[in-house]
Formats: sequence, structure tokens, C-alpha cells
Amino acid sequence: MKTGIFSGSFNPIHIGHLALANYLCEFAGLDEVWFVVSPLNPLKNEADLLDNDLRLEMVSLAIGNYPKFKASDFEFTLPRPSYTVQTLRLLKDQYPDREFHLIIGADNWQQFHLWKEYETIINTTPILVYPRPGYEVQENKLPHTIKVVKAPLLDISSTFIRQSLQTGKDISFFLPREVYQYIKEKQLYVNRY
Ligand SMILES: Nc1ncnc2c1ncn2[C@@H]1O[C@H](COP(=O)(O)OP(=O)(O)OP(=O)(O)O)[C@@H](O)[C@H]1O
Ligand SMILES: O=C(O)c1ccc[n+]([C@@H]2O[C@H](COP(=O)([O-])O)[C@@H](O)[C@H]2O)c1
Repeated sequence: MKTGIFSGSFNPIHIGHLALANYLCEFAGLDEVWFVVSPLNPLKNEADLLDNDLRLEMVSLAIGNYPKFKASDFEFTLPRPSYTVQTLRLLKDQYPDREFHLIIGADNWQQFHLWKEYETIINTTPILVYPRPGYEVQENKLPHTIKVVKAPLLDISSTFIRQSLQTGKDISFFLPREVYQYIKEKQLYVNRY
């Protein structure tokens, strides 16, 4: 079983994340993708981060009943900040029947040398890098465990979503309908950022 680990802040999840994960399952050989919601990215500021449970709930709403996706709270009980090397270690211990592949965007790949024990991750886990406009990946210099995914590019970010919501834009087509409704009902991302 090839399982993609897509860990992230997902603050909130948007169609860019979902389309990429969908592509990886249907066209790039993954059997499933787990969206692992991170309590705290070690390199990000906590100030603009919504509660873990709210972000997880939005991921659950977003994936609906597509059988290859799973919303995961695996990192909720781990120490903070959320170090991926530790997450992968524990995942491999607890799910020895799975072959884990780490999914990251090119923005994260550019900063990968700042990640805790990044060399261990490179040596022990295949990585799928998703190109993002503005973040160049030099494919000819990559270690053999790292593959660049030729998925269609959707140049949107959670930052764009948060800022648009805060300024009152109707961006309902950038998020799954259920997530957009949830954000509106709970009035998330209104008075912050
Ligand atoms: N449009 C996108 N399509 C596919 N993957 C994305 C996209 N945006 C971000 N990612 C990747 O998804 C993972 C989780 O991203 P994250 O939750 O930080 O989203 P983000 O949109 O980059 O958020 P923010 O703008 O708050 O930094 C990261 O590896 C990131 O590179
Ligand atoms: O392990 C690290 O040192 C590390 C450094 C930066 C980011 N990460 C992880 O990378 C994932 C993507 O983060 P984000 O905020 O871009 O969605 C998230 O799961 C973070 O915990 C991990």
C-alpha cells in the first residue's frame, strides 16, 4: 500500500491541496493520501493559526467520501512544534504494512535544509515535490529519493484564502462548498489576519 503523507497547516484546506492529492492517487501511483493536520509548523508563527480541531474538521468536510483520502489527527498528540521526522518515524512504527511517501510543495522544498534531521528524511522516505510558481526546483540536482510531480498547477494558497475572506470577497469556488459554508457559519477568518 503506497500512502502519501500530506502534512500541513491546512489553514484552511483549499482546492489546490485537494486537486494535487487527487492527482497523485489517480495518476501518480499512490493508493491513498492522508492529510495530516499539523498543530504547529516549526517554521511558522502561531499567531494566525486556527484551532487544530477546526482545521481538522474542514479537512474532513473537504474530503467527503472519496475513499482514497483520510483526515488525520496523528500529530495532535505529539510534541510541538510538529517535526516531520518524528511523525514519519512513528507512522512507520504503527503502520508497518504501508510504504509512506512524503508530499511537499516546492515552497517547503526550498526551505527543506532548515527542517529537523532533513537528511534522515531524505534517506529514509521517498518525497514527492509539487512545483509551485515562484519556487524553482532544480530537478537535475535532486537526490534519487525525490521526485518532482507533474501535476497541474493551481497557484492559490491558504494565505490568499484568509486575506480574501477577511476583505469580504466571495471566493466560494476556491474551497469545497462544505468548507466554505462551515467558514461562513462559524465566521472564521473574519476578524484576524
Ligand atoms: N496550491 C497548492 N497546491 C498544492 N499544494 C499546495 C498548494 N499550496 C500549498 N501546497 C502545499 O501543501 C502543503 C500544506 O500547505 P499549507 O497548509 O501551508 O498551504 P499554503 O496554501 O501554502 O498555506 P499558507 O499560505 O498559509 O502558507 C505544503 O507542502 C504546501 O507546499
Ligand atoms: O520537521 C520540520 O523541521 C518541519 C519544518 C517545517 C515544516 N514542517 C512540516 O511541513 C508541513 C507543511 O507545513 P505548512 O505550514 O507549509 O503547511 C507541516 O506538517 C509542518 O509541520 C516540518
